[in-house]
This record gives sequence, C-alpha cells and structure tokens, in this order.
Amino acid sequence: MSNIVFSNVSRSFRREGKNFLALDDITFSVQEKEFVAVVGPSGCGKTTCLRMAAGLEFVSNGSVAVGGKEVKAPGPERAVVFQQFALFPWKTVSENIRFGLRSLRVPRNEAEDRIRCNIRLMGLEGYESAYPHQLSGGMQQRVAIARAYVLNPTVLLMDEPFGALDAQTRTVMQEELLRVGRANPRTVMFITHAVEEAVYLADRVVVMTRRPGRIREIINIKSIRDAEGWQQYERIEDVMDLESFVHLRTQIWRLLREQNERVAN
Ligand SMILES: Nc1ncnc2c1ncn2[C@@H]1O[C@H](COP(=O)(O)OP(=O)(O)OP(=O)(O)O)[C@@H](O)[C@H]1O
Repeated sequence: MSNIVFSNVSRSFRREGKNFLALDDITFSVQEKEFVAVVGPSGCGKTTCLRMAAGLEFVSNGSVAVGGKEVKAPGPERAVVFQQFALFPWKTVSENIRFGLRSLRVPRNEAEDRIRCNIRLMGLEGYESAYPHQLSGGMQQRVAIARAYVLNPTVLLMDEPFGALDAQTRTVMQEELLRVGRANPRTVMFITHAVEEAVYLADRVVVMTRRPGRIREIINIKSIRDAEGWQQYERIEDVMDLESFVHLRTQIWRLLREQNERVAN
C-alpha cells in the first residue's frame, strides 16, 4: 500500500517571537497510484505539506501517514523532486542517477540495468558522461526525475518540478510525465502554480486557501477525463482546447482568484 493520508494536520511556526499558523486542519488523501496536484496562493503551505509526506517536516497537530504508517523520517519508497534540480555538479549524468542507489545496496548489475533503463526512459541516451553544466535546464530536470525513478519509489513527491523550465520544455516534460505515469503508475503528490498543468496531469486537484492554508476544494479531474476520453489525445494543446478542460481550468482559476481577492479587500 502506498497511499498518503493527511489527517487534521496543522503546523505553526515561530516568527519574530510569535507563533503563526501556517497550516490549519488539512485533511486529504492521495490514493495508491493516484496523481494529486496541489495548488494554492504563494505561502499557503504547499511545500510544507509535501515536506511532511517526505519526512522532512513535522506536524504540530494531526498526522501524515504513507502506506498506513505515520511518517517519521525520509524513506526510500518516497522520492522527492524539487524545482531546483539539485544535481551534483561534479558528477556525470550516470553518477548522479546512481547516487541514491548506493544507500539501497542494490547489487551492481541490477543497479546498472536500472540506470540504463531510466536513461532511456528519460531520453538521455548519449549524455551518460555529460556533466550537469553541459545540459539544458530540461535535460537537468530529466536527470533529477531519472534519479528519483531509479529508486523505484512507490511514492513520488514533486515540488514545482517544471517551475524553472521554459514553456516549451515544460510542455514536453508534462507530456513525458503523463506517458511514463501511464506505463508505470505511482502515487504522486505534485505541487504547482500552473493551473493548466494541474488539470492536464492530475486525477484530482486540491485547492488550498491563503494562509493559514486550508483545503478550499478538491476537484475530480479523472472522472471527466475518462468520460471525455482525453487520453486519446497525445498533445497537451489538443486537450487544452476541449470544453471540459477549459471549464475545469476556469473553475480552479476562480477559486484561486477568490483567495487573491480576500487579500485585496
Ligand atoms: N521552517 C520554517 N520556519 C518558519 N516559517 C516557515 C518555515 N517553513 C515554512 N514557513 C512559512 O510557512 C508558510 C508556508 O510556506 P510554504 O513554503 O509551505 O508555502 P508554499 O505554499 O509552498 O509557498 P510558495 O508557493 O511560495 O512556494 C510561509 O509563510 C513560510 O514562510
């Protein structure tokens, strides 16, 4: 089992000698092999939630469980991909991808097979010996994703993984993530500021409120995607043209807009 369950999670931080509430009573789950995107205004606590699932941050109240076990520390079944690719600049593509496998004590032959397979999956063949500075941003992010995938995690935690990419590379990466996800579905929690990206990729979208972060609404995309047969379209622009896509995007956009207006008033 590899579901993620947030139950009545709150988190306070101390700033300038005072406690402030960053997350308030967050309850939602990501089912096994489900892709859930989290959107919300800047500072509403999206990254804090993801870090809790990763075991890098902790609740003040409530609980976060993965696969039925309360998260107490990072674990190899949960891979994290951040916006900043965080590759080792002095290691090659292969060495970067190999890095996490060492701590898992995967036998050498199997490790090499897995590395090769992920290099192929991410379209990095021919770049095995290249260093990060010799790669474009999109390729560096593919290495970061390959480094996560090679661990064979059941849970992928992705924090704005395409945020630093140009629009075209981002589109290619979104299509690739969907393709790879269809071939080998995993439990994914995916943070993004881009509403279209959330609607295109996710089975459900969690919309959060401005600070303190609460759940404003959870939108089911999958039922509409399946009913309308979005999967028959390979290209993102064809899906984005569909009336059902536009409707969902507008619905989420309005919810986010409402949060901005709350601040302005
Ligand atoms: N370790 C910390 N100490 C103090 N405050 C923190 C800490 N981590 C997060 N915060 C605060 O908690 C709030 C939520 O931060 P978080 O990074 O989770 O938001 P976010 O929704 O991911 O923001 P963004 O979309 O801008 O990346 C912010 O006000 C942030 O300053």
